[in-house]
Amino acid sequence: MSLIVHELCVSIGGRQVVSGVSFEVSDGERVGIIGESGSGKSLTALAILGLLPAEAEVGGSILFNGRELVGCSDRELAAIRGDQIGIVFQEPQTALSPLIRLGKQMTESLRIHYTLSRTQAKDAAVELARRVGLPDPESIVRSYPHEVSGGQRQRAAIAAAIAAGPELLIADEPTTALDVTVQKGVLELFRELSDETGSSLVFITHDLAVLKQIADRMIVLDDGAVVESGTVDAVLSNPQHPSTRALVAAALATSWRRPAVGE
Ligand SMILES: Nc1ncnc2c1ncn2[C@@H]1O[C@H](COP(=O)(O)OP(=O)(O)OP(=O)(O)O)[C@@H](O)[C@H]1O
Repeated sequence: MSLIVHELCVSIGGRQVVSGVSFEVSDGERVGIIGESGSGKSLTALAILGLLPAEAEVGGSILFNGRELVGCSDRELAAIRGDQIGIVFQEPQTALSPLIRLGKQMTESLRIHYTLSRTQAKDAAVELARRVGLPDPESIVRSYPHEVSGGQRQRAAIAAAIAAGPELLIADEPTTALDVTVQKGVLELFRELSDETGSSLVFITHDLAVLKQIADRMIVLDDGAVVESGTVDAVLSNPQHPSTRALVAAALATSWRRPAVGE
């Protein structure tokens, strides 16, 4: 797997919101994209996935396994999504249909790309549920999204994203809607899955504590541009740009506990 984003620009309504973003992701690598709200993280991900709003204008290049994605037709991009590039969004509630059983949704991309009998599809759903750590896989695949917890819904959405064995998974704030303990388990799941399958991960977050748990390398976006990048250790041991320093300060403030009176 190789992803080379070069001088990516996105304009919407005449306003440039992503300005010359360049980065690379190689085989098995986990890259975190971090930045303040509005810095262009989601639009960068959506550009790779070919899911930008219709009115967006895109410039630059996105090479996925040597193939140029900028300018590909919607049909070509739809074929790549799900099969070669998996997606996990922040809110599983919106990614999952409320009226379809989890097992069927988890195996959707498999059923699009392969011909499966009813029994094969059911077995695949149970196996996927097991892989993403859902409890009681045999019965949970028959549940509807509202019948399970938020963390379990996100695990089901991750199962759906990995079902067809994509080489690259793009996750946009996938743990932001979850509480901290559930968040930890879901982050561990992302690590396990990429270790097991060797797939690469682009992980978008505004939270440095989350990024540190998941990424090998990081890219800091500010106002639509990359302002700093490198291994997580290198960037965080010597943050250069004011945006990176602000993220480090925010993470420190969150982890700092004011002593209770009398302590
Ligand atoms: N559909 C749209 N139409 C017009 N402007 C948009 C649209 N989507 C995003 N933008 C603008 O583009 C900029 C970058 O947005 P983007 O969603 O990529 O930021 P982000 O870093 O992902 O922020 P957040 O963490 O809040 O999701 C923002 O200024 C946003 O207002």
